[in-house]
Amino acid sequence: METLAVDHPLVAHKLTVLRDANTDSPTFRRLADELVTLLAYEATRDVRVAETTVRTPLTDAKGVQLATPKPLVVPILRAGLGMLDGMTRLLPTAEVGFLGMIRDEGSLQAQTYATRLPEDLSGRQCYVLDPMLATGGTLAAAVRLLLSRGATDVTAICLLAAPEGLKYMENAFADTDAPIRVVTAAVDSHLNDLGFIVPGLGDAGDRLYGVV
Ligand SMILES: O=P(O)(O)OC[C@H]1O[C@H](OP(=O)(O)OP(=O)(O)O)[C@H](O)[C@@H]1O
Ligand SMILES: O=c1cc[nH]c(=O)[nH]1
Ligand SMILES: [Mg+2]
Repeated sequence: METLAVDHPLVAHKLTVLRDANTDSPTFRRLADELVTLLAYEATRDVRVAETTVRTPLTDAKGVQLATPKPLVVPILRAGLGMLDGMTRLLPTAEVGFLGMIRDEGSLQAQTYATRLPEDLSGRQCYVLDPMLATGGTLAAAVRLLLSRGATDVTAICLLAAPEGLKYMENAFADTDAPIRVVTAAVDSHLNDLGFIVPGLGDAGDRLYGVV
């Protein structure tokens, strides 16, 4: 598994405001959206394209277009939904599948409560959206499901990752041939006793949508 922590002053600036406990939900949503677009630029570096030719006002010009089958973007509900618009702004022709997952705050085990994905992902590149990679249980379960349906490679875009979660992902997919990548705005210090990322930004879902 490969991890890329995107080193860019605009990414760092937006992340700093997201971390601030005084940032309200509307601002948090807007910044998360902007941040995803910046991360998506790096995350899609290996997106498959096919050669094409277009006619300019002067002559023919060689270029590329997204190859088929189209990439699949998969936000993990609820918090990952806050990243969808920022991603599809960059990849407007991608298809979108949905995974609803919730981590039990006691056991820290992830449970899947909704799955709306193509049955057959053969040949598909998948982009998973989830702001927080904490223990890694949620993302590992999501990646396993996509690979089991035939995805050729999976790139996760996370706003923040914990070292513990990255290690968990590395171990979980050590024997997997398919490329797995995590692209994040930062790798934080550690997880606290409740499984929250430190310094982190708190509960991403609650900060986006309120406490439920
Ligand atoms: O790496 P893990 O330890 O598995 O934790 C990370 C998960 O926790 C959060 O979701 P949460 O369960 O809070 O659901 P929500 O999006 O509905 O708030 C987050 O968005 C990830 O999906
Ligand atoms: O820090 C964390 C860990 C899991 N989920 C969150 O939303 N935040
Ligand atoms: Mg949550």
